[in-house]
Amino acid sequence: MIRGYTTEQVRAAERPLLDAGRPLMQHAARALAGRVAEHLRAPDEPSVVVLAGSGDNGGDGLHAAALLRGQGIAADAIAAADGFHAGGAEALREAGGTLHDLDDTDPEDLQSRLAEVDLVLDAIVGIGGRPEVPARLTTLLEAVRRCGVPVIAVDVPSFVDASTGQAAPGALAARETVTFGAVKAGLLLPGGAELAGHVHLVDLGLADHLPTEAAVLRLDDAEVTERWPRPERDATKYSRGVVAIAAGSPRFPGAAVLTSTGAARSGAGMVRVIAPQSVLDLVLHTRPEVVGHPAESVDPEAIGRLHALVVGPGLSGDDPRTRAGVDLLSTAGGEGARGEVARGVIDAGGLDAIGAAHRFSGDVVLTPHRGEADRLAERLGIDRDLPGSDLAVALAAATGATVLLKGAITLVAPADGGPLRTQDDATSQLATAGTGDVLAGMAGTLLAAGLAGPDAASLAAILHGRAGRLASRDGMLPLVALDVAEHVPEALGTILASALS
Ligand SMILES: NC(=O)C1=CN([C@@H]2O[C@H](COP(=O)(O)OP(=O)(O)OC[C@H]3O[C@@H](n4cnc5c(N)ncnc54)[C@H](O)[C@@H]3O)[C@@H](O)[C@H]2O)[C@@H](O)CC1
Ligand SMILES: Nc1ncnc2c1ncn2[C@@H]1O[C@H](COP(=O)(O)OP(=O)(O)O)[C@@H](O)[C@H]1O
Ligand SMILES: [K+]
Repeated sequence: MIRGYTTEQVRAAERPLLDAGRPLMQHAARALAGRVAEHLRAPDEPSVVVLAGSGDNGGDGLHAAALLRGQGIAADAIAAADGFHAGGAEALREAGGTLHDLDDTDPEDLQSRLAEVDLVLDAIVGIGGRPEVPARLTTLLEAVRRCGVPVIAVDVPSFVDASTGQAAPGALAARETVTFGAVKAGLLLPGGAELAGHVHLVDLGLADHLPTEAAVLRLDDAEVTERWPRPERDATKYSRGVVAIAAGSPRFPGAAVLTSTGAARSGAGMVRVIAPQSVLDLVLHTRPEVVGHPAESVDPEAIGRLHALVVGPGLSGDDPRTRAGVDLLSTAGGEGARGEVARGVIDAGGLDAIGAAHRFSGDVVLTPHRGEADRLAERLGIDRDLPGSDLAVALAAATGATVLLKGAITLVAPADGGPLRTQDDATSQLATAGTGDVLAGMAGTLLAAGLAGPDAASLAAILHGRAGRLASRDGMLPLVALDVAEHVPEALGTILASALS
């Protein structure tokens, strides 16, 4: 599990250490220099340029540059602010380095200097930074981008809000972010996460001073290994969990195949599909293990035992199955709301059937992409222009459900106000029709097995992303939605095997 903390939480945790006179900056700079030296192992005469701001982030960069010079690495700096960190600048000068003034540097000289260096250290602003690039720095940042030199971000990529991830247009993308004391929440959230590259955490001894509850969480292999359901020795298909799927229509029959395959491949004890006979014929042709229930004559008794219901893929918002399914999952509101099935997934057309009167439990997972989330927000009177992380949290609070907001980074907002989860396991090859249906089926199986809403949503997102990566050879090759479902067992096997070795 990776825990992400806000700027406020990090500053509060640093305070007692600073008050006790702990030299945190020296410690940070030493670790940073060490990490930079590792990146520079190959070149003969390595050289580094530090873009140094006026605050402590600049101080970290300048001190690291001084230490690098001590190791025979040509490190110099450009003052990317009106002032500079006095202690850092002095250390660099004493080590024989130069702090260039940006205003005195000819743009062409700058470009040719940057073209010669092996690495740029982005130490303009850290956790004190606002997400806007000052006009006088745009040429500098553009020049760095143009010459393609790798960037290491110091603490956070400059001009990214370390708490929210909000990033200024024009902020530099890093190959790696060397972050101090604690992972900043903004490095795990959309915006910051795309710019941070690999996040390398430097331990500054803050652990005892950080709050017990982080702002955001990222679950990883350890949580998958611990929480992914495995059948007991005396398991039956019923004890593993029966997932019922109301999906697929004459217009979108394939959605039922994709959802049921996602569910079956994730280890459901039984998958039931409720759909028109023509859709069932297609499903049973590809997935003979599915138990079909014709929607034309659906009899609740005949459906028998079910532990979770997935409603919506390939359905319109006003399909009778959609309305009945959403009402069944709702504990309040909706016509005939019975709340008999307290767990399940509402996806696609199902989301369009949710109104202000509906209320769900946290074991109901809503799985909107951004467009669906915006429409739902509008109906519930929530500002649709909120950043994704705030929107997911607001939707969870308004509906009582767990909200899984799909995208390049998938966010999972628990309804109880617990930390937002942010999963970054996917590949953009997943941006293809039908992959969301597979995800809905996967989450349905995990709910049917008894996982709580937030865990079912997070684990489904992780495995969906990993299966997509396997199916596309780490994003190199195109995939189709069914490939994702078919690769779930192998993706899970890889995670479990590495945990056991
Ligand atoms: N506080 C601590 O204990 C430690 C802090 N460290 C470093 O200190 C950093 C925080 O330092 P500071 O608090 O001095 O803040 P920063 O160095 O992040 O930024 C400070 C300055 O940048 C200016 N600024 C902010 N946004 C700007 C923008 N968009 N355009 C132009 N100027 C902008 C601010 O007005 C301020 O003067 C951390 O990120 C980390 O790198 C480390 O040395 C480790 C220990
Ligand atoms: N650029 C991207 N990078 C990583 N994953 C993505 C990207 N775009 C989409 N995805 C993932 O692909 C899936 C798409 O789901 P969705 O939009 O519901 O598609 P559909 O409705 O066609 O099934 C989601 O799991 C989403 O997180
Ligand atoms: K920085």
